[in-house]
Amino acid sequence: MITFEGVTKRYPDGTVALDDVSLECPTGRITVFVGTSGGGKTTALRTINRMVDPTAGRVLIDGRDVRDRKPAELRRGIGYVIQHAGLFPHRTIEDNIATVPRLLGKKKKETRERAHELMRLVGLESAMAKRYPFQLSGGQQQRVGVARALAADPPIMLMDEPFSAVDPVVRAELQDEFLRLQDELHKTIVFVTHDIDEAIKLGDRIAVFRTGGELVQVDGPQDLLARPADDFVAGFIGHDRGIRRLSFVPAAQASLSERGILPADAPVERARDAEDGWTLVVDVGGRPLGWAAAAALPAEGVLADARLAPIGHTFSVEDDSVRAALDAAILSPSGRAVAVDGEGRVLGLADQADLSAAITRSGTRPEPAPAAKALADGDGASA
Ligand SMILES: Nc1ncnc2c1ncn2[C@@H]1O[C@H](COP(=O)(O)OP(=O)(O)OP(=O)(O)O)[C@@H](O)[C@H]1O
Repeated sequence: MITFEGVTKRYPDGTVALDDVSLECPTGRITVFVGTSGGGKTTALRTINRMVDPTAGRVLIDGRDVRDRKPAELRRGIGYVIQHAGLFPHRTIEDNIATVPRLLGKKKKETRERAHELMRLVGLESAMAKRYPFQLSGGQQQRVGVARALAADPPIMLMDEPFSAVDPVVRAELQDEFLRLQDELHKTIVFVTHDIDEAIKLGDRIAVFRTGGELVQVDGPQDLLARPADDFVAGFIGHDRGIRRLSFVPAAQASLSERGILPADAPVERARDAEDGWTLVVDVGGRPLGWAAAAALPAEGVLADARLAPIGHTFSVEDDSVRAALDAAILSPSGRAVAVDGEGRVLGLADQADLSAAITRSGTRPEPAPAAKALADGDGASA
């Protein structure tokens, strides 16, 4: 556990970068520092490895004040990843990754093997080991940065905007792989970003900082979205926080209908009177083939002969959220989302009303205000 106790940092020019910050970053979890530019996130991060010493207050790791430890010894147990990876340009990828183990006196053969193992872990091909950083893409360089920080197997990782310098697609990939890696490694991670989406996706806990070094709120992502502490946090999260919260409602909450699904060998007649004009056609294995429009069916034959509209994307009942299901429903020609199992077989269909009911059941929708509730319950007239 990393503990901030009343930490203040005032620079000699009078700038207050951190103002009496108290906070806990639990062991084995990801704590994200997010907030406005100049809010003190980087300063807070750097007090952990003593790149910055506080003016007042203390930072403790597992109960021990970091100032009681020599910076070099302290940093051996703390990996550090920064934007643009910060790689040594004249060293190969392998040598970059092996930097800290070599400093610790490990043998060349051992560090080389470890470097290759780490490259595999972060999704880099071994063939890249002999390249130099300029011969890698931005996303690959960030992976090397993560591998280098992991090289000495530190229990703590500090990550300062590590994925900010890459395009959105690569960034999403790096985030997914980072989460997969953390599932395996269980490091204590402090992660700085100015991107609230990244914070919500990655953080077990999110600490929101405001200019002037004020810590405004610390909460889990769901609580942050449900109960922003004040207008600043609400504004920072954005007006679409309702939609974002649906990412935390499992799609398994939605009830599914089996109506409107027919096999490809069914006669077209059976789809002619489809309730809303659409029938989902599935193959013999139960996998979706496409949507048949009642208005555009051939005069005779089986559904396999009909021209089918594409499915778009399906949603997985096991892994997806109601947000993904809603997205699939909105993009589906029939307005219904196709639910599949782990093998891609159709389990049923969910329309927007089914998903709306799931949202209500999940408790994500706020309770109506008391007056509105009385009316909804039919008590309004007697009140
Ligand atoms: N060495 C320094 N001397 C004076 N002021 C500094 C110094 N380092 C940082 N600051 C100031 O401290 C405040 C907090 O900076 P910090 O870098 O921690 O913010 P941040 O939240 O990480 O910002 P950003 O998202 O823009 O990186 C800013 O006003 C910054 O200008």
